Amino acid sequence: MTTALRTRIKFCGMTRAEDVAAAVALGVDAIGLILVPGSPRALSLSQAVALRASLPPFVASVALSLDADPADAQRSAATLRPTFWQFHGSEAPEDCDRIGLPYLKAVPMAQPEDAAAFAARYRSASGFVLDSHVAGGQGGSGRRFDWSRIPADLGRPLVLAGGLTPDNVFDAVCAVRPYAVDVSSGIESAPGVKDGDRMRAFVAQVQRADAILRSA
Ligand SMILES: O=C(O)c1ccccc1N[C@@H]1O[C@H](COP(=O)(O)O)[C@@H](O)[C@H]1O
Repeated sequence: MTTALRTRIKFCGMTRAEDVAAAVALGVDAIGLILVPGSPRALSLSQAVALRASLPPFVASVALSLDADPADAQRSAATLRPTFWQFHGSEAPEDCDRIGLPYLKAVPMAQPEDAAAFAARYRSASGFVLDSHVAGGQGGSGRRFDWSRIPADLGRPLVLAGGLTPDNVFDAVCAVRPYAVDVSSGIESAPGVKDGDRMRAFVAQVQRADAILRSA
């Protein structure tokens, strides 16, 4: 796979219009909208629609569900029309296909599963979000996993998630060289409330890593 000249950035778990505007101003590539009941970052469908509608062109929206009823997820997708759907649970590949949108599949890295075999099951996924959760467990935990367990090439874009912060994302990008990084709790001042300084610092650290990798 070709090495990208810059690492894409997704800010997940957006709940407030002002945080979305700040993320857009910082140049992030995507925002995540969580449709998982019980998450401190959960949105109603109408709240998600409003945040998605506030995005300018060329900033992607990613709606996230976890073991939702497939028919419910399809209805939500038809209303929300995000750029991507992210399946964060134990959804079967056939149910992911039924969403009718390009999708990302989260890979639970908390357990010793062969991530490459997992990737082979989800042949139509646009990319894989490697997170620190157990299968069927929630993300947004702020926990890291052992990056040395990441396979060399999953054959599709790798999105690194799980416990990323402004303090460790430089090392993460240099060590893993992911296609994208995905962060939720690491840029918050409280669950669901993004922090402007932490968002800015996170982007700056990714850009610093990219500049070093480009010059190497
Ligand atoms: O953020 C959540 O509340 C959440 C709930 C249910 C499933 C996934 C969730 N978030 C995803 O988990 C990763 C990692 O989060 P963190 O950076 O460790 O806090 C995040 O990028 C979301 O994609």
